[in-house]
Amino acid sequence: MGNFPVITVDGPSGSGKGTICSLLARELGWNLLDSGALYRLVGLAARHHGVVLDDEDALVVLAAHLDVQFETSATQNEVTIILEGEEVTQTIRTEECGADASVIAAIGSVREALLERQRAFVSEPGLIADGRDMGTVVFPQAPLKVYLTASAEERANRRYNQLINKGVGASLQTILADIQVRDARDMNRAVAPLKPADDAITLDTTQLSIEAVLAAVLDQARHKGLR
Ligand SMILES: Nc1ncnc2c1ncn2[C@@H]1O[C@H](COP(=O)(O)OP(=O)(O)OP(=O)(O)O)[C@@H](O)[C@H]1O
Ligand SMILES: Nc1ccn([C@H]2C[C@H](O)[C@@H](COP(=O)(O)O)O2)c(=O)n1
Repeated sequence: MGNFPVITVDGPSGSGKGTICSLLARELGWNLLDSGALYRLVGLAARHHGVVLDDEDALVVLAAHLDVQFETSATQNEVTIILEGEEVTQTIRTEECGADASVIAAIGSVREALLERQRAFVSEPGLIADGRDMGTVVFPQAPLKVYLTASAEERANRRYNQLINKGVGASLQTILADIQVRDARDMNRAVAPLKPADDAITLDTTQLSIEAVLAAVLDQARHKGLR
């Protein structure tokens, strides 16, 4: 691991991690790791190769040899994801891919296979790491650890609005039920369960705007001498 600072941002689905991490990366001029994308990509690769989600050995092989490129635009505003030569940036964002990722992520050997790949994202001048176990497992030495949360109802509303804005039909009730299933799986698995690191600062974003969350995290970064 390079000797550059890492800010970890963990939390449940829809708590705003991706939004805040990309704003933080832009504001600080740091690199970005979207670790959830890696689990989503293993799921998509499994579908492409006809691997079922309980075939642990085959999933580990896919995770260890994942042929993926993250191409960042010059302005760092957009990341294009290429899996085995195919652009999959939007494909991996479906609820189906998220659910597959959550199932795969409960397998310890798959997590192990992705560990060094995640740590290799650390580079100058620093890394913003978005996920579920960034502060607890992948970057336990990070100088700033943030845990974002929000009520399941608020997170479901956010996801619903996101889908409606994309022109995708959605049911709020189904989204809320999916979020609750995903929370339970991510928080209760035996390996690297979703939880705040002991030294994380927790922000409940239920009633906070994106701007307020960003300002609070930047304030913590300043406090730690990271900007
Ligand atoms: N504080 C906030 N207030 C209102 N809406 C928000 C807030 N934070 C994020 N959002 C919106 O909620 C939606 C989900 O946010 P985002 O994708 O960042 O969550 P996430 O934690 O990364 O979810 P996942 O883990 O499933 O990828 C987005 O449409 C985003 O604009
Ligand atoms: N560090 C991580 C990142 C993600 N996961 C799992 C759990 C999530 O439900 C799923 C998809 O993540 P998202 O893209 O929605 O952030 O991947 C994990 O276990 N550990």
